[in-house]
Amino acid sequence: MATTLGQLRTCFLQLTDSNKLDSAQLGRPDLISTRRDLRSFSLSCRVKPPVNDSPSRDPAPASLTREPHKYFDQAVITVRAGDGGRGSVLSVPGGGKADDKEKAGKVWKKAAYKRDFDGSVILPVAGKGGDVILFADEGKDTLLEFHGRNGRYCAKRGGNVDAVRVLNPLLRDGVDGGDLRIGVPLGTVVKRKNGKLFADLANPGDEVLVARGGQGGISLLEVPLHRRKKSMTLTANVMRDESDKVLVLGQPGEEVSLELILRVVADVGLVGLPNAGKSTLLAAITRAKPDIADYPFTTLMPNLGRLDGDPTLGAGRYSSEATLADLPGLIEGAHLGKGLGRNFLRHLRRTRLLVHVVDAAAEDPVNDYRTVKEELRMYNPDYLDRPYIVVLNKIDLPKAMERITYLTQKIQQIGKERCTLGPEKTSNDAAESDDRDIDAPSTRASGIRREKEIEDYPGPLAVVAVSVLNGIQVGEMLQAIRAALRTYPEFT
Ligand SMILES: Nc1nc2c(ncn2[C@@H]2O[C@H](COP(=O)(O)OP(=O)(O)OP(=O)(O)O)[C@@H](O)[C@H]2O)c(=O)[nH]1
Repeated sequence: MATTLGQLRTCFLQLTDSNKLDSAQLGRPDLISTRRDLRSFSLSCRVKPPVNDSPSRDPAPASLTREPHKYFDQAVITVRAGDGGRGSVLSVPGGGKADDKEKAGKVWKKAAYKRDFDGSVILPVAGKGGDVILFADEGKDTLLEFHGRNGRYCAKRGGNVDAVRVLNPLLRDGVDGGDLRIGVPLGTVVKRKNGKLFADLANPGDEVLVARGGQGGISLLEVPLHRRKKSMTLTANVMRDESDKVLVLGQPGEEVSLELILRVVADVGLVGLPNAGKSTLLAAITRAKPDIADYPFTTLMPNLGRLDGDPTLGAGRYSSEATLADLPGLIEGAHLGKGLGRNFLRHLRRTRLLVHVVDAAAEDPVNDYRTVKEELRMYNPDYLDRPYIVVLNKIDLPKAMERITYLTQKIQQIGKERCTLGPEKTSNDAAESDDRDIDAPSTRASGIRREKEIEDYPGPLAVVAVSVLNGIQVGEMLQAIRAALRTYPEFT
């Protein structure tokens, strides 16, 4: 096992140098199969096919099972609402024969037809096609399932009016197609393919109708010309000419291509270099069970954990909770695609507090800290305005322990004092960040704010030295996190 992990480490160090996971590396079955084995549990849980709303079960593409981290938070799907069912062209009972006329007239008057308030007969209508609705489903955490079935979702069409072509009180309306409800993870942004925002499904219960089902066709009464006028007094749906037959056909359901983008919903984002101990921290203070191992890039996708309420707040607010997201490790050059890249940083968008996790036993922890801040700045300078605390981890190791005071001072010196009333923004900054799409690649770093150095942004709210593995000072760290969450109940 030791050699295997060593091999993995080598593989991923190569990966960081060559900017991306290239096919040659993926083609090394000795390394990749082992890696896949190690991840198999979480992957087999996450690549599950959708329930109910999945008529076809196409196998997931090979690239998806090999590199889920590239697909878990983005998907393009096409949804089609159901077509309306077909109405019917009906003739009058008795077929208009002279000797049956009287009989037919009686039938008209007495039969138990569905009637309008004015007594006119209502002819049956076909069923409406099903709408397609996307809803925020708390049980889902990735968009992986939307890659494995050609990305097409179709709602059912409405039912037709019975095939009997004669007006009859027993004729029924066609049944509606029934809506197709598709669950997406909380925090999914739904956009049209042209980029226009449809909805941001950030809260449990949020839903959006993305494609409307077609109306069902109506039924028409076909009567001979000489009886048409009289029939019109009995029902509004008398066919005037052949062109009216188009009304019998149901309308087509809408079809739309959608881009789904997941931005995880979390109050706190954990950031740091690979191996700093982010996943261990998450596991130490929440019930999350992320993969933890002594090699970089153990975390391929964000892990979420819930922080219990703060008991010091008293019973009324004890239940208040915060969600923590452990993001994959960043390395220098992540903004150029090195390591796993920096796309995960979009998941910080909704956080109100960042926790920088720094390995205090590493070669140069201060430089590691600066590297992560620099990558954040390159992705989106707004992230450096966000309130944050720094956790100096692994103080159980002698190398870390002996330089804690020095490291704390050094890190506190990086950054200005923060105004406690809220995030520091100039009016220009605020306008700028409101207008733009925060997920777009960073042209934002090339603006006015590029000239700002890391030192020009606010410093940490607290620097705490801990060993999350051994439970040293974890209580102090929790206090600092909770105090920060209280001071900054939201970040806009
Ligand atoms: N000695 C010591 N080791 C720790 C501590 N915290 C974490 N580790 C170890 O550091 C290694 C990496 O921990 P992870 O929690 O996987 O680190 P990570 O930052 O999530 O790593 P990535 O997933 O690569 O981003 C594991 O072997 C942990 O056991 C600590 O407080 N003390």
